[in-house]
Amino acid sequence: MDVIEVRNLHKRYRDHVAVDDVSFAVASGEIFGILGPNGAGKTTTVECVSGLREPDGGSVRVTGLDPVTQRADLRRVLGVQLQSAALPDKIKVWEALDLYASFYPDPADWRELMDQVGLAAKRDTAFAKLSGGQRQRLSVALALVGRPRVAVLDELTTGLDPQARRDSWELVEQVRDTGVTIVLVTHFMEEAERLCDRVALIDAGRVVAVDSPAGLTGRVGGGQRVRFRPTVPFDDALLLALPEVTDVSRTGDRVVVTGDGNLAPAVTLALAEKGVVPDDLRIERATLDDAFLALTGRKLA
Ligand SMILES: Nc1ncnc2c1ncn2[C@@H]1O[C@H](COP(=O)(O)OP(=O)(O)OP(=O)(O)O)[C@@H](O)[C@H]1O
Repeated sequence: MDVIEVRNLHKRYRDHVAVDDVSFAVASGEIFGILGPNGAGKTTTVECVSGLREPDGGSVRVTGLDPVTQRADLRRVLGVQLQSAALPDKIKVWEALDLYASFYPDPADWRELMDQVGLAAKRDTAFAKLSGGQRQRLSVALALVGRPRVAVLDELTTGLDPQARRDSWELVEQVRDTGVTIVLVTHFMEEAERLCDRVALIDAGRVVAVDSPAGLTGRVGGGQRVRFRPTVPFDDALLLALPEVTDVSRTGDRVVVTGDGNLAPAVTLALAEKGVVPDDLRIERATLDDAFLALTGRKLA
């Protein structure tokens, strides 16, 4: 069942088109990523989904609700953590949670949420004294305090160090395991690869592709590369004859073989038959960045 349906969304700021034509559907229980470079229109898209901006064209439904005309109902099913959400400097962690809980008729137990996001020890700490990661975790807790069915998390891990980022990823997975559908806006391909069941690649206000991370990287021709140093010389034709291989190139004493399918086993077997040992063998797979480049001609970062 789809909990979010976005059809031909269009949004302008004066004469600047931020979202040109965006369509996607998010299924119940999935982590759905919206991935694209800066300025692609990701935030504007989720702001329209969250009822914070009114689309100029197209339609948005969240659990069947129109975010513009049914905003009050939407607040009961959708929680949102926005980029750089600011709280008053002096508000304590528990006070912020208690305040947000008071906005909802049937809020979650904020003490449990505070534990879940790992902020119990920071209960009495003022917002201004929290680290970047702690602020992000507080904002996730605030997005969840109304027991939403859908949580929108925008650039959750931007500005965090690698450890805090990994902790946030675990938190997102825990939230999904409680049955919440998650829309995750990001411009980090590792984050999308690691967390998302499906990803919409967005560029210049348009959806380039929607698929699983593996499905997206699988669209890149020659999606795998095998690099090695051969112990004895061999003829490229040996590998080019394999159905898995699309290209063989050499830089210095290294050979780079590009291809698909069971590339590495096919290459090593063919080499072994000729008595060639592939020293220092490395296998590289296409990333979402490669997929974005193949689909748009531009890099993500
Ligand atoms: N309030 C606004 N007024 C005018 N232009 C805006 C406004 N908000 C965003 N834009 C412009 O609309 C385009 C899309 O912005 P948006 O924030 O949706 O992109 P994004 O993909 O989320 O980028 P980022 O990752 O940098 O936030 C950008 O060109 C941006 O400069």
